[in-house]
Amino acid sequence: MMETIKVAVAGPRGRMGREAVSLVHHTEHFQLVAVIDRINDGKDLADVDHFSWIHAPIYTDIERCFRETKPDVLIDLTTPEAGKHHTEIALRYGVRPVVGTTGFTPDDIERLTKLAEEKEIGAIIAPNFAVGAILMMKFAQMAAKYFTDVEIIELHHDQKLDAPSGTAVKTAQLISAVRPSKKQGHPDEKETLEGARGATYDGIPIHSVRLPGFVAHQEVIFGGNGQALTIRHDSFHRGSFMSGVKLSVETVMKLRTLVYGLEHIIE
Ligand SMILES: NC(=O)c1ccc[n+]([C@@H]2O[C@H](COP(=O)([O-])OP(=O)(O)OC[C@H]3O[C@@H](n4cnc5c(N)ncnc54)[C@H](O)[C@@H]3O)[C@@H](O)[C@H]2O)c1
Ligand SMILES: O=C(O)C1=N[C@H](C(=O)O)CCC1
Repeated sequence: MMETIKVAVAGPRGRMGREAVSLVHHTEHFQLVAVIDRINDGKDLADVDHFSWIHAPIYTDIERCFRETKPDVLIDLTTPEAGKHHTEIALRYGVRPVVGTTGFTPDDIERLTKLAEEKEIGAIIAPNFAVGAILMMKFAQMAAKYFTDVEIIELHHDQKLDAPSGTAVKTAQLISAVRPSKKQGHPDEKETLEGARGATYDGIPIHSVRLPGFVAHQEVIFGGNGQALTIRHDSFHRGSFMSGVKLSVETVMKLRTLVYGLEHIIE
């Protein structure tokens, strides 16, 4: 029998948080010991809309939550500011963070990696939990060895706070690790409308689309001599992320360092 993993979820009323609460509740070897929210301190989750059948104490103070409920793992699905704060507190309290929240900078990742190392505790920061998105990123990295010119178009719902998406940044990082830095396009090109060529990461243009009706989508487009290769992934609903969240909670229990990106876990 698998040992029970005690889990706290931060951001339980959010689009992803609701799915994660349900996942933890329905997974036999997971136990939902608490949720961390901005409101409803001291209430039972079952008294909050959407959760009539799931019981867990609600805390607005993360440190009190950790002291009183002693979770093994924190799943964070909040905002960039809250996510960074929660991750740091979790590491300091010996609670393993599984972070889906995006908007972390390379400096944030470096600082948290050092803290995890210092505390000798596992942590996972995953810009995307969907297995198809991980494959898209891996395929893009493979393709970048053969096609050095590439642009990324990411498309998300219009309630998303951060741009570019964490997935787009991660994809650009994976590509830039295997191709020499270069400036793409014409050396003399000029934007007649600012932003027309998108943001750039190590010379790779990233374009962000925000529209109602979308969930999470990305195209990585490579151009070569007389040919193009497009690698596309679509998440049509947030259930697509949950097998990655489950795997991350199980895996983080065995880690002693911070892992940034599920591509290091899904071999
Ligand atoms: N890694 C992935 O696969 C993946 C997939 C989808 C979304 N995301 C990311 O997850 C995050 C959440 O996305 P969402 O669509 O669920 O957003 P959302 O706005 O629906 O939910 C965020 C929730 O966090 C809560 N929150 C904000 N500050 C808080 C705090 N200090 N303490 C506790 N709760 C707090 C908000 O009240 C809200 O309910 C975003 O950063 C998004 O980019 C990641
Ligand atoms: O809905 C979001 O917000 C998503 N954010 C992640 C990102 O920024 O890459 C992953 C997909 C959904």
